[in-house]
Order: sequence, then structure tokens, then C-alpha cells
Amino acid sequence: MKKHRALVVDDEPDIRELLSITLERMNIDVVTAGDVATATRELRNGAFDLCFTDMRLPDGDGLNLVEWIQTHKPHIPVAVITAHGNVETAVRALKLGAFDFISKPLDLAVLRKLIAATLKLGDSSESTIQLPQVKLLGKSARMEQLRELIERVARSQAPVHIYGESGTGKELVAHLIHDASARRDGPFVPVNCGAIPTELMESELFGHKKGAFTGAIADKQGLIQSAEGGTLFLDEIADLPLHMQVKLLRVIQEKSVRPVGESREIPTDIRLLSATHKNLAALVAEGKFREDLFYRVNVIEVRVPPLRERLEDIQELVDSIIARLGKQIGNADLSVTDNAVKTLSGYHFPGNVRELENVLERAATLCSNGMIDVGDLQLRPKVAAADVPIQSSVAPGEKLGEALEDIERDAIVRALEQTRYNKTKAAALLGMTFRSLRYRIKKLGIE
Ligand SMILES: Nc1ncnc2c1ncn2[C@@H]1O[C@H](COP(=O)(O)OP(=O)(O)OP(=O)(O)O)[C@@H](O)[C@H]1O
Repeated sequence: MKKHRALVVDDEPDIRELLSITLERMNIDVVTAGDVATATRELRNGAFDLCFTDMRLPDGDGLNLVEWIQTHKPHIPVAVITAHGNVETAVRALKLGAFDFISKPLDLAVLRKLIAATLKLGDSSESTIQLPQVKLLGKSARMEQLRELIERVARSQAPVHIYGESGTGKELVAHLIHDASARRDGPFVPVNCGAIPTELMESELFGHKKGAFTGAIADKQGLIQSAEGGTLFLDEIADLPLHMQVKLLRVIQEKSVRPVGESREIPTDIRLLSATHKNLAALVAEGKFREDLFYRVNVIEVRVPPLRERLEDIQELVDSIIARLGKQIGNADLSVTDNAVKTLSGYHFPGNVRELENVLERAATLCSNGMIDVGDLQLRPKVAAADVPIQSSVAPGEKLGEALEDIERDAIVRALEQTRYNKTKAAALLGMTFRSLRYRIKKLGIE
């Protein structure tokens, strides 16, 4: 097998030597350079599989080198070495296309993992990216752009923030980024931040040591650590309480976690993806989301367009959903009339693809002869903002929180009855995840 070759750029001989030894022990040839000029000369003249560069070099900036590589040798993954705690620079490097960053003092275990992941990425670029098991349907220009963006961001280790309305496919996109990345053989761990009760959140995410608190009867690994070597997807990240935001910031900056009751920090190797349907920037302005965390999780932004911006994809989505539903209910002839598809193609889809799935599922049960027609769709009429009734159902003297809980309880009970107490189906009907529904059932004492 061809030996890999790396370029190490640093003006400190000690760091050059430490990196060289580590790389050579991994059977990688190393060339070193002490400044930008030598580095670009080496890059022009030789073939490299990866590059490490320091930030401050005698004749320039490591960021310039990152930019140079992106322009002239974009297939070479480059990682930057930053001063401890200088996350701003690391974020800038990632935005410019750096694969990852590592901070000084160098942690050799972290470094080795990073090297292994980088080389794997280089190898995968020679073959075509593996086809993921999950599929993003739609041939509209917007979907094509999204697919391209997914492939591009999959090549980086930078945190990605995925935003878009509910039900647009944000989790699907996160999964695809993971599947197309060098981490695809590692775990993909989705976490719905809105579904974990605040008091359990730290122990769920970070894990705990036996005896850390009453009820901690054994060591427990947190969700962050269970994503080791893979991808952690924090869905509804806007729902993280402020004190957890501080802790998450540390995970990103230090690349380590500290379980509750543990005295040491444990190094972690995860890629962070997050999503929300809320406007994070607005939440920052309101003081509900930390600005420093916003910049860390939002290094690369991916917008998932609402379904009404790509109505030409409806037919393909309908065909795929109907085929799946047909299999589920044992009717291979289940179909949708042209008129029904036309009606769907003119609908505004406030609940996006998930709503389309729910509409068709309900219609499949309502329709006669396995043929879904316009009348079976029962679409929600569009409500103009001005038409929304101002008066609420909260009676004077009644607490708003309690009134909202009543409304929520009502909706959940109705969905459960409608689905014969099938929680997965009820969750889909309500447009929430299974975990979130389970949590709410418990919280509202429905069972
Ligand atoms: N382009 C697409 N092709 C195929 N299926 C899709 C597409 N977009 C969304 N879906 C399907 O729609 C449903 C909702 O998608 P997903 O859960 O990823 O949305 P979301 O944006 O994460 O929703 P939420 O904001 O409520 O968490 C899933 O069943 C998903 O498979």
C-alpha cells in the first residue's frame, strides 16, 4: 500500500519534532517547514495526503496557508494548530475550509485520532462517497443544492448548524452528513434537547459516576461519549438551558467531557451537528442563547428549504410515501389520483414533509378502494395572521401555564385515541418525536 505523506508547518522545532514522531509512528512520511514560503514551495513540488499548520508563522499567517491550499490543492485536508483557548481562530480556519483544529499543548491521543480520520477522508475521496441508507428525495434545484452542500460539509469536521421549519428533513440531513463523512463507521447519536427534562440533562448528556447523586447506582455513560468516533446531533439546540450551554461550549473548546461526579476531563472525539426550527440569532439577541456558543455551533450553516419552496418535488415524495404505506397496510395497489396530487401541489404545507406523510397516512385509512382522492386529504385551510382569533381559551384568573398544559394534554389524548395508543404514530400525528411525546406523557401524567 502506498505510504501516506504529511506536511508539518510550524516555526517551533519542538512541535515539528513531536508531530513528526507521532506521524512516523503511524507509518506516515513527514516533510516539515518552518514558514509559509517553504510550505507553499513543498506543496507545489510534492504530493501530500494531509497538512498540519501552526497559526503564527514568521512570514505570515496559518490562515493564509489554509486559503492557499483551498485554492491550489483543495484535495489536501489541512488541520490547524492553535494556541490553547483560541477558539476564534480555530473557527475562522474551519470556515476557510480547514478540516479540523488541535490546540496546544498537543494531546497525542487526540492527535492520533485526528490523523486517522483525516487519512480515511482522503481515501474516501478517491472512490465515490458511499451511498447512505437514508435517502433525500426531490429533484428540485433547491434539493440539488442541498445535496451538494451536504457532500461539501461532510468533508469537514466543523460544527454544522442545520436550520429550517419543522418537518423539513433536518434530522435526515444530519444523518446524510454523517453517512458521507469519514466518521460514517462511527455512531450517529441524535439527541432531542427539548425532550430531556432539565434536571436530567447534565447526566444524560455527560454521564455520571456511581454515587454522584442519589439514584446514581452505577457509572453511566453520557450521550456525548456514546457518539465517540462519530457524530452527535443536537436537535432543537435552542431548548438547551443556559447552564447546559456553558457546559457544551467547554466540550467544543476543550474536546473533552467531565461526567457528573468525575474529577478528570475525558478527551472526546465527536463531530457536532445541531438543528433548530427557531431563529437562533434572534434568541441570542433576546439573551436566551449564548452568543459564544452560537458562533461555535454555527461555523457552517445549512438551510433546509420548506416544502412550499419546492412543490415540484411533491410527486416524487408522494410516490415514495404511498409505496411505503402500501407495504405497511398490505395494499400494493394503494394510489393517489392526479387531482389529489394537484391539490397537494398547491398546498402551503406548514408542517412540511412530515405533514405530507401524515396527510397521506390519514387519507390511506379514509379512502375507499385504496384510491386517495381530493376529499380524503383534509388539508388545513391557510390561516392569515389577521384571522387568528385574538381571544384565547385562558379564562381570567387561570394560569397560562396550566391552560397550555390542558390544551397539550387534550391534543395528546386525542392523538393517542386516534392511533389506538400507538405512541410512534401519535407522535408523528402531533409532529413531534417519539422521545418528546414520551416525555410529555410523563410530565402531564397522562398514563
Ligand atoms: N427530502 C426528503 N426526502 C425524503 N423524506 C424526507 C425528506 N425531507 C423530510 N423527509 C421525511 O420527513 C420526515 C420529517 O423529517 P425530519 O424528522 O428529518 O424533519 P425535521 O426537520 O428534523 O423535523 P423537526 O424540526 O420537527 O425535528 C421524516 O420522516 C423524513 O424522513
